[in-house]
Amino acid sequence: MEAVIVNGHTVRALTIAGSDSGGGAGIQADLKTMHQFGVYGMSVVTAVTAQNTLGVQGVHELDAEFVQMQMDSVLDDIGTDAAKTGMLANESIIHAVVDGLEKHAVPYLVVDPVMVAKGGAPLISPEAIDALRERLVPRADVITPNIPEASVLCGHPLETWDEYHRAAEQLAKAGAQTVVIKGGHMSPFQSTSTPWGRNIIDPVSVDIVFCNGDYTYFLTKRIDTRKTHGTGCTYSAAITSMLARGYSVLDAIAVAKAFIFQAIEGAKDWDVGQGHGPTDHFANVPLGSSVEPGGAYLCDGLPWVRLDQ
Ligand SMILES: Nc1ncnc2c1ncn2[C@@H]1O[C@H](COP(=O)(O)OP(=O)(O)OP(=O)(O)O)[C@@H](O)[C@H]1O
Ligand SMILES: Cc1ncc(CO)c(N)n1
Repeated sequence: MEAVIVNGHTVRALTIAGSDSGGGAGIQADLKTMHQFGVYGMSVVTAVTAQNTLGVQGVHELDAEFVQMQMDSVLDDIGTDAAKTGMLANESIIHAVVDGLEKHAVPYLVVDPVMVAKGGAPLISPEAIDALRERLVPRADVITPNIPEASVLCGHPLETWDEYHRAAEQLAKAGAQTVVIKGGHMSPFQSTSTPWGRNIIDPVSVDIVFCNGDYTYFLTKRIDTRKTHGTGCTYSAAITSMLARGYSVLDAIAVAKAFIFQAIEGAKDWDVGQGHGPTDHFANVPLGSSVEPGGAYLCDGLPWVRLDQ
């Protein structure tokens, strides 16, 4: 992939996240994804984890002042067309990041409210959740919680389609422009009877997108694999890259959905590590056709197939 140039400028994207020594999630997944999308990737590291596909063996959080210094270094000089946040570790880092975002005008912000790693290790302190909700959610152009993260942010468990929809509306009311409730943790049972009026027999992975008062749905076949380490990081980095390239929010999410599907599919037979293996960041970037708000789209491959008509 060559560097994408838009209006004579090299497209840039910034990730503010934790380092995953195993290379499948965090900063490493984000930079690999941005590269694959032809976007010049930069990083502000919040924490360093000793991590592999089996779990998180250790976490070293950086000082909030040093996080702020990295943001100033990158944004005073290079600037960015879009940014994303991932693991933010603690309350003082969240405040430093939001202060930095307010100081430097960042055109788009994607917030992946990372809370726990696949193996269950916490990646944020419980005291930091309020700061996440009160300071970062209102600044998000796009927020991408999985089901457990959306439950924590909304303060109650989420199990039904109706509850997923109400949660998206609650986060939008809290100030997020677009809310993506990711389907990786939904049970296949809930995918059999759908809000767009068609039943699905095979298990699918559905992402619910609430944007400007409309619900749009993106889905793919659910892949039977435990190699899903860093799926959320990869997906939000793909959305960030597409926004940096100038695509609309819905088009960006559709392409990211197709990319993460191919990335999970592509690494199904990899032998990287003994636990939750990483996804294939070498996957194809399927630049798709335009998406209309309110539709339900199958993003397994090009062109997207509209399912609600
Ligand atoms: N088995 C699967 N098959 C197809 N798509 C999947 C599968 N698992 C997750 N996805 C998709 O991957 C994307 C990330 O969702 P997921 O809910 O797994 O994020 P996450 O829990 O935040 O990931 P992580 O914590 O590992 O970074 C979503 O688009 C989701 O629908
Ligand atoms: C550093 C880091 N960020 C995010 C995740 C979530 O996948 C992880 N496992 N590690």
